Amino acid sequence: MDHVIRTRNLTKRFGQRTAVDGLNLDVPSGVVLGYLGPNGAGKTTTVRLLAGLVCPTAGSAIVFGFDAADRYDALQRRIGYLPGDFAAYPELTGTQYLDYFAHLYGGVDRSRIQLLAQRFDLDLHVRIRTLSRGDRQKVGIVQAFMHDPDLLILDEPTTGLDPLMQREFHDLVRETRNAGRTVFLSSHVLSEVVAVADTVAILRAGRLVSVWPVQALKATNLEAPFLDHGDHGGPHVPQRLPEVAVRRPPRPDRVVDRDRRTGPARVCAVADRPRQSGPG
Ligand SMILES: Nc1ncnc2c1ncn2[C@@H]1O[C@H](COP(=O)(O)OP(=O)(O)OP(=O)(O)O)[C@@H](O)[C@H]1O
Repeated sequence: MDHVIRTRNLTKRFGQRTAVDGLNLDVPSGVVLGYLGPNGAGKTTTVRLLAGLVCPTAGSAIVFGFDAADRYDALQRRIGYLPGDFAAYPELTGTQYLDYFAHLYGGVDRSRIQLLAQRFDLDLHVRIRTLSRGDRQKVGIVQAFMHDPDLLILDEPTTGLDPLMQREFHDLVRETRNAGRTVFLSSHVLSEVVAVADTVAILRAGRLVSVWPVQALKATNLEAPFLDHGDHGGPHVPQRLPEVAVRRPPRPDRVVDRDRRTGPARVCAVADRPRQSGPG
């Protein structure tokens, strides 16, 4: 099967804290993968590893056959990335900001930008600092989708959007998938993931708990939130459901352990990039 994303033993530590712990995950092309987990589970860190914005401590994230940490430049045009804390340049208008990124992408069809803006009822002629939080998020959404990338990596994409705009966004994700693109969407909201995803990967404390076809989740008729907000935190996995596609740890001979190869002080092509690059 053609996999857009392959992670092997993907691990990111910040000092003593392990944010992502030995992640083995394959995402085939043309699917929406919902990446579900409670606060602090490691979703944003995974997203940033996949986008090539941080360097793994161990293991690898392979995207379109390239190591995401080493080949950021090769992947940039093919990926649409929406960070969880999208912060655009406040003194620029939406048009100026998007033009800058269009230039980085090697050119973008302006009519597509206009269509996306209209769709989300977004005025691109005003300075970003004057926009509401939700409207700023829409600028981020347009930026992620405007170059029609093969892979969308979206971190909590509906943050700040009202219900109408959330629905519009979900429609856009479905259309994107139907056009053969792949979407990696992180969320802590079960209903959102169920609404748009084909497959749900559940993360807890940096570890992949399980991977489910969304139909299996729907079939359980789980009305209550899937995420358990109890003392032990983290998503509760209903054991009676069949677990699918959980990868076994890869065979040692098939994994390049970068830390073993280059030592703990591995230098990758990106020295943990800033959260948002842009003009200035
Ligand atoms: N730059 C950093 N330095 C130190 N610790 C970090 C850093 N980034 C993340 N962490 C830690 O890694 C863990 C995972 O954080 P991460 O932001 O990936 O989780 P998350 O699932 O996206 O959470 P949320 O839903 O709250 O955004 C947390 O314990 C967090 O404190």
